[in-house]
Amino acid sequence: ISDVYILGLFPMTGSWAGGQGQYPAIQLGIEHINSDASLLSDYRIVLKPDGVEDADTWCNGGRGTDVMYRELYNTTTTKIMVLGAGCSIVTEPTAQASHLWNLLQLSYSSASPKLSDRTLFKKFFRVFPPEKVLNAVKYDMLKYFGWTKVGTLHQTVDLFSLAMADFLDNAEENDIEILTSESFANDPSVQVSNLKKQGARIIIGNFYENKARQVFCQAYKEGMYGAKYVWIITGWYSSDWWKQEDPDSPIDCTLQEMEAAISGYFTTDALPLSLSDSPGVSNRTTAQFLEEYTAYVGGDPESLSGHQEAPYGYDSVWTIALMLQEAEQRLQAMVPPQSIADFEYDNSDMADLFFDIMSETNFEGVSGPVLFTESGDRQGLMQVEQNQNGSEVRVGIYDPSSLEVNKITWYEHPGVIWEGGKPPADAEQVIEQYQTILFALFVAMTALSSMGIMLAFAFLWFNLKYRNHRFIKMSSPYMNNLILFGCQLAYVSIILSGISSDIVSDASYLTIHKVNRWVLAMSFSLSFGAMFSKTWRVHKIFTNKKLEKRVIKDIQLFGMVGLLVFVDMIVLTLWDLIDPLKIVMRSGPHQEHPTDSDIVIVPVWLVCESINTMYWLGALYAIKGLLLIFGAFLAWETRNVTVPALNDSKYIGASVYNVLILAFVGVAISLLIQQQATAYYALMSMFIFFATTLTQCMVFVPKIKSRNEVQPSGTMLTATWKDSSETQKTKHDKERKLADMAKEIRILKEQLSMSEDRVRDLENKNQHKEKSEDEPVAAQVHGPEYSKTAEAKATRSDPDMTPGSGIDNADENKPSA
Ligand SMILES: NCCCC(=O)O
Repeated sequence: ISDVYILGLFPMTGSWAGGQGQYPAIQLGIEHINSDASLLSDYRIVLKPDGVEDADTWCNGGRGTDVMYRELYNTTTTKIMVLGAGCSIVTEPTAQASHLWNLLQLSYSSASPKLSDRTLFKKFFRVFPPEKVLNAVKYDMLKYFGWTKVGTLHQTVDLFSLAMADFLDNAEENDIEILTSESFANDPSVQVSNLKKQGARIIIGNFYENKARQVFCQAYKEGMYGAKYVWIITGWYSSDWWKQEDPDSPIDCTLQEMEAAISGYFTTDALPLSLSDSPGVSNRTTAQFLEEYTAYVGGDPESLSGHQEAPYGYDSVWTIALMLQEAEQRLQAMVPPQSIADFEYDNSDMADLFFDIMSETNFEGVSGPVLFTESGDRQGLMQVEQNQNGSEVRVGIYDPSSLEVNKITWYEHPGVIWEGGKPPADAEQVIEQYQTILFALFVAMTALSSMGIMLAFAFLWFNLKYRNHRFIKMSSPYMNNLILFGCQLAYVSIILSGISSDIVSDASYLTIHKVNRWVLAMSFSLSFGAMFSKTWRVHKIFTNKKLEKRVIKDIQLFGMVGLLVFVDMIVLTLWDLIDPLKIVMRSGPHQEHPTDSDIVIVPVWLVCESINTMYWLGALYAIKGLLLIFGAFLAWETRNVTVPALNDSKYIGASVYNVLILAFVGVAISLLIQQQATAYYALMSMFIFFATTLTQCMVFVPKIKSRNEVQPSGTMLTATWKDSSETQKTKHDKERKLADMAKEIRILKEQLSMSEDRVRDLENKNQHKEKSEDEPVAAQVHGPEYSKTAEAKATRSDPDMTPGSGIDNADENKPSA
């Protein structure tokens, strides 16, 4: 009996340690063959290298190649075939080289689609189907459950990349939409997150089991498990793969977290067992083989990685034996007769013979019918399994030869278990919830704004009616009118912003929005421009320390306001011409449906914006901000002017403060609630309403209250300017002088009152006398001198009565202090 040496390569450790389950199955097969008198009776098959440790490839290409080269170069025994490897990343480099020694190579489990390339792997066969044939199973599965949208995730090694490329290539013709296709080399965390971001719920995964642990740990962290998610992964991992550890691919999830994450996943895989009850070529049924295998490994194959594929290992060694048996017969029939024992590494004829015979392989193995395609791939049945309570349970069989449209036969017992009671939807059903302004709020704000407009009209009426009253006259009535007009525009803007996109056409909505921008900008420039220009005039007069005559006419103030309006017009016109507004649909963060986990609600709303809205708004805000700062400065500077009718500074200061606070708070809060149209409108419109109403009330209410107060001329004369650099002493002096003056005023008032009483008495008497004598009296009583003095007094006590001059005349009476 001669020994026939087979070079075996086994992954006992590493990314996939399937050699643990395969090695004993192959040893068992060799024992059965060597003890079978009808098979290779003159030979004994011997597996090399001796001992599984030396045969361990670590599932690593470099190590696997080293194992093979050591056996080929450093030993005296001639190997007749290579059996293996298990991991495709080892099989690929070794099968690319082994044919150079005229060696056939047969893998018991490698699945890389790349190995189907005959030009690279000239003498390679495998009893395990390539990973990409499982894509057909996946398509049928997706169709069966009505899933048309999937995300994919794969590790970037040929085994998975090529299988996934094939899946993606054929997705469209199978009516599958790929939401996203992610790949990773080492850490899959980012890619898992991306799957979630893209809304993938049905995920096709292709990766080794050490990476699978990282994937599912991240899936747990992302919440991508449970009733809403379905993972369809590779089916040849070891049992309880999620419980194992790999220092090279660590995870930071607890076992409980991993169990939650992996619950319910599906696998697709080659069916590793024959469905036939009849004994195959080995004279054993599959059940008998499994029994013997279990006994051979000591009773617990479950603990061995790759144990599910043991039938492939067993059948692979039978494939070699049957091929050698046939080859021996053909070689013996040659002239002169040859033998497989004559094989040398340079014997290409014998290698070709082996190749031809191997290509014709066709027998019933314990893993089902064994036959190869032209590219050396195994054909056979496939299965779908589901992880149910921690165990992979077969739930369907795929038969490629079936004539049915859907070639999967689904088991009823055990059937598929759905955590949510039904297959989840393949994507969130997105319901767009249009954010519109509550009509009742719009009506309420329109009513409030109308009241504001009416109030402005009331102030306007007051302003016109009392325009010749010195208290109003001194406060620049024309500027007051502008303030009121600005406030009215602000109220109009509240109404315009409340016109929601659901009550007008898109075109009208855009137009209203464009107009509203102008209205709001003008409202600000008119009201605050007018207020600040008035204050500027007061500031000019009272900072005039040389006490020279200073004439600032209303027309100059109009000019200032006009300049502000002109700047607004330039910015807004350029904006409209260069970067016109468009309607854009915005959406907010997804919200869960209260009752259906497959539905998400997305708030959407329309906004009018242009490409550079931020810059245009920034320009307008900068202009308005500067105006406010300037106004605040003027109000501060004129805070000590003590002519109430002349100076609104404390009210203007309050208005600026009020507007600034409301604007800052309003903008900050509005950014948070922008997607809630009603809340946003309520907040913004209330802020504008309050700012506007407070402003106009602060400017006009004091005037209304003071309209009946008659100010003595002394008030005018005692208007003071307090320089901030005054010393305390000067301040006290002035206060004392002011007190003295106040006393003097009181005395003068009393004298005036007495004089007026006397005049009235005399007039009464005079009237009485005229009636009786019909003669002029006044001149006789007071004389021409008195009349002139009274006239002069009237003019002095009310110096601004000359229409249009306002402050000009007041200015003739220089500040006395
Ligand atoms: N059946 C396990 C496949 C492993 C691999 O091809 O690397």
